Amino acid sequence: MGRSAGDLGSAEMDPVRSFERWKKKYTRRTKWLRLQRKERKRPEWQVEREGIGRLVQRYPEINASEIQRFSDFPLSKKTLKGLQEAQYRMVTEIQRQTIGLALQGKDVLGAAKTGSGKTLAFIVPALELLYRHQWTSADGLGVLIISPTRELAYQTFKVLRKVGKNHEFSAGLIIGGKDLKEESERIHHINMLICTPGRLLQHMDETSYFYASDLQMLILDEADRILDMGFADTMNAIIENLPKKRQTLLFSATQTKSVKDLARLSLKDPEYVWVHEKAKFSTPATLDQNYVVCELQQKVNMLYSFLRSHLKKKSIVFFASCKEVQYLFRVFCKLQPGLPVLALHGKQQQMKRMEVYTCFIRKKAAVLFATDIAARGLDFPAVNWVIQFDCPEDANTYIHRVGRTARYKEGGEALLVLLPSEEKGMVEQLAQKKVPVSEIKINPDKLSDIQKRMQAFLAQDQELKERAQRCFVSYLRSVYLMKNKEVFDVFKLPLAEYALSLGLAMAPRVRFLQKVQKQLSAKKAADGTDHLKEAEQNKNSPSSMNEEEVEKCGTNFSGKVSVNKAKKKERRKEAEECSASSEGAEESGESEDESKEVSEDEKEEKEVPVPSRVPNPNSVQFFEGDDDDDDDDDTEELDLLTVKQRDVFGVEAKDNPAPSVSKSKMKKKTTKTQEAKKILKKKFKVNTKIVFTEDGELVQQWPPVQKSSLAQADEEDDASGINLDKAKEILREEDKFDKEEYRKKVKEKHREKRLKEKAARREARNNNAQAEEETVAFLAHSGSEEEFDPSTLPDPDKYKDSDEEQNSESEDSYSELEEKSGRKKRNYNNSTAAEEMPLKRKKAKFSQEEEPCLPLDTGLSLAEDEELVLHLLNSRS
Ligand SMILES: Nc1ncnc2c1ncn2[C@@H]1O[C@H](COP(=O)(O)OP(=O)(O)OP(=O)(O)O)[C@@H](O)[C@H]1O
Repeated sequence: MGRSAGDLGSAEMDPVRSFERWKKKYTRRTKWLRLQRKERKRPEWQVEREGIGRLVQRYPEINASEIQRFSDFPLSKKTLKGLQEAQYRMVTEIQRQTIGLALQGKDVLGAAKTGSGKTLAFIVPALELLYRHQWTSADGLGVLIISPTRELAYQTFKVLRKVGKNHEFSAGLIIGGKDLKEESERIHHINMLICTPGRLLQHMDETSYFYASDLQMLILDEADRILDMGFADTMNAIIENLPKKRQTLLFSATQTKSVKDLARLSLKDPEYVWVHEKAKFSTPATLDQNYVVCELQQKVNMLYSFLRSHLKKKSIVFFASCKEVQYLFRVFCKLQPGLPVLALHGKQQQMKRMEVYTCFIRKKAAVLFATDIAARGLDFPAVNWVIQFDCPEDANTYIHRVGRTARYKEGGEALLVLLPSEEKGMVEQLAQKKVPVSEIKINPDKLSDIQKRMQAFLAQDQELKERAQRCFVSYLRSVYLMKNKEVFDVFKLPLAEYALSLGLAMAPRVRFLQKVQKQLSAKKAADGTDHLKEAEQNKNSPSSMNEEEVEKCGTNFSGKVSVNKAKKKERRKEAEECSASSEGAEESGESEDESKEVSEDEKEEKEVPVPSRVPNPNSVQFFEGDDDDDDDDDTEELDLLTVKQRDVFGVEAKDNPAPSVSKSKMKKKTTKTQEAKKILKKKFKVNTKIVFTEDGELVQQWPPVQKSSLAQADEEDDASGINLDKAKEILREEDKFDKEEYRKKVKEKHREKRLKEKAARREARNNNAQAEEETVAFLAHSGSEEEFDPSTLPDPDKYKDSDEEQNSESEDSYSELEEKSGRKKRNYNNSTAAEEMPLKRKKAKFSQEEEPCLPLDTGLSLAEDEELVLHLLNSRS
C-alpha cells in the first residue's frame, strides 16, 4: 500500500511523463478548437447534414437484440435530449423491435399489448424522418398521424410535443369540434399533423391550400379500428389524396391482418412485428381479470355497491351507449356514491370532453362513466379498475377496454359484468383470444338496492325520466345491433325488470318497431309466403350477420309478426291505458348524426299510427307516446325483439285478433269541427295564455289586457250602445298603447340580442385563443413539460399578426398582447433572430401604450374615487 503510493508519487513527479501527458492534452484541445473554428465557418445546416449522414450510415447496422436504451439507436441529439428530458431511457419491447425497422425506411405493422409503449415506437421514427430530411415549416406536411378518437389524438400530440420539443418543425392537432376556418388558416404551416379521420377529410375537401403531396410518412394509431368498417369510406377517400410513395406505420394492440386492408394502404413488403404473439396471454401480465354473472335488473345496484366499496380508487366504467352514460351519470351524481363521478361520451361538446379528460387525469380517486370512445389508447395514469358494465362487442374491444389499467409495468384490475345469456359465448371468445378471466360471485348481502331512490328521482324530474327511457331503448338497441348473436340475445332480456331497475315505473315503448312491423306485414301480404319457418331458421343461424342479413332476418320474422298481430287489440287497449296514466314517454333521438333519419321516421310515423306492443300484459307495460326517435336504423332488429317478446310471454294469436292498421287510423281520425266542439264543451278559452309566478301571482296575459282609461270607461258604460266616434278613439288610443308596448318589446329584444352577441364574441375570442394555443406547436422550445403551458405555444402566423396588430381594436389587442407575452416566453429559448424581431417591436409598442393607461392611485376608497370623478366631470361640464 505504502509502496504503491510511493510509486504513484514518483510518477507524478516525473517531469518527462507529465510533459508528455500535457502535450497529448494540448494537441487534442488544439485539434478540437481547429475543428470547431472550421465548423463555425460552415453553415449550420451543412454541419447538421454531415451529422445526419453519419447517423444514416449506422442505420443498416441496427441490431434490435442489442438495443437496451434509446441512445443505442442512431438517433439525433435533439430526439435523444427530448426523450431523456421526458424520462424515457430504456426501450420497451415494441420500441426495440420497430424503431430500427422504421428508421431503415420500412413499412411496419406493429402489435403489442396495451400500455406497452407503441406511441413512442412511431413518434421517434417520425421525428427522425423529418430531421433526416432537414424539414422546415416551408416544406409543408411531412408526417400524418391518424387516431380514431379526439382524445387519443390529443394525447399523442402531447407526447409528440414533449419528445420533439428540441426539433424545429411544427406539429398540429386537427380534430373535430373546433372552428374549421381557424384550423384552415394554420394547417398549411404544419409539418406533423395529428388528426381524426373525419376532420382530416373535411380539410382535404374544403381547405383549398391543404396539400399532402409531399407526405413522407403515414401513421395509423389503432390501425385495426381505423381500417374497420366504421371509417372505411373516410379512409379510402383520405388515402386517395395521399402520395403512394411514402412510408406507412400501423400500430395497435389488436393488429389487422387483413390483406385487403394492407392492399388499401399500398404497403410495400411490410415488416410484421407481433411482440406478444407467442406470449401466453394477450393482456398485460400485471392485470387481474374477473367476471361476474349478473341479472340485467341487478346491474345498476351492483355498480353502485361496487363504487361504494371502492371510494379511494380510480375506475373507468364502460357502457354500450351514450344515452346510458348520460342517464346513469346523472343518477349517480344524485345518488352521491362518495367519490367524484365523471362522464365521457361522443355526444358531449368538444370543450366538455377535453375538460372531463384532463379532470380525470388529475383525479386520484374518481369514477369515469364512458362509452368506447375511451376504450382505445388513452393513457390515464393510475387507473385501478376497469369495469365493463355492458358486455363488449368482441374480445378485441374487451382487450382495449381493460388496457386502460395495468399500463407500463403498473398493476390493475378488470371486472366484466355479463348477463347469464352472455356468459358462455363471451367467455369462449375471450379464451380464444388468450385472455385469462375467472368468475367471481357477487355477495348478495353486500348489494345495495337503489331502485326506490331512483324512482323517487324520476318522479321529481321529468327530464331525468325521459333520459331513463332513452337509456332503456338505447341499451336494447345496442344489444340488438351487436353482430354476435350467440352472445347478444335481446330476446332473453327481462325488459320489465330492467325498466324498473332504471327507476322507471313501466317499460318505454319502442315506437319505431311498429313502423317496421307495418313494413313487415305489408311485405308479408305482398309475397304471402310462410316466413315463420325461415324466421326460426334465422334465429338459430350462427352469429355474425352483415347488414343485408339483418334485413333479411327482419323480413323473415314478418310471418311471426302477422301471427302475433292477434294480440294487437288487447295491447292497444293497454297502451291507451298507459298513456292515460300520463306515463307518456318518448324514445327521443338526440343524435345529431341521425337527425335526418329521425325526421324521415317522424314523417312515416305520422302516416301510420302503429299499435304498441306488450310482451306480457302482467309484467311489462308499454305506453303510447309521441316519438321522435333516432333509432330507425334498428327497425328490423327491434321488430324482431317484439316478436320474441311475444314468444317469451306466450301470447297466442288466435285469442286476440288484431285490429287492422286502417281501422286504427279511422278510430283516431276526428274532424276539425269535432275538435272545436269538444273544446267549446270544455269551455276552454282559445288563444289565451296566462302565466303565474311561483307565488301564484299573474304576471302576463295574452292577449294583453286593455290599459286605456277610455276603454275601461267604455266597458263600464255598457248600456249606451255603440258609439262609433268613441270606438274609433278607443281604437286609436289602444293602437298608441300597443305601439308603445311593441317598441318596448323590440328594444328589450335588441338589448338581449346585443348582450348575447357580446357574450358570444367574448367566448369565441377566449375559445379561439385557447384553441390556437392548444393545437399548434413549434416543437423547438424548452421549459417544463409536466404541465402544458399554452402560453409557450407560438403562433405560426406571427408575422402576419404583427402587421395586422397595428389596426386591431383595443379589446383584441388585449388578447393579442397576452398571446405575445406567451410567444416571447417561448422565443426566449429560441435563438432565431427572425422570430425575435417582430416580438421586440410588439414589446416596445406594448410598453408605449401601456403606460398612459396605468390606473391613477388616489389613495381613496372606490366610492370616494367615484365621487371624485363625478365631481370632476360636473365641474368640467
Ligand atoms: N420507454 C419507455 N420508458 C418508460 N415509460 C414508457 C416508455 N414507453 C412508454 N412508456 C409509458 O408507458 C405508458 C403506455 O404507453 P403508450 O400509451 O404508448 O402505450 P400503448 O402501447 O400505445 O397503449 P395502447 O395499446 O393502450 O394504446 C405511457 O404512460 C408511457 O409514458
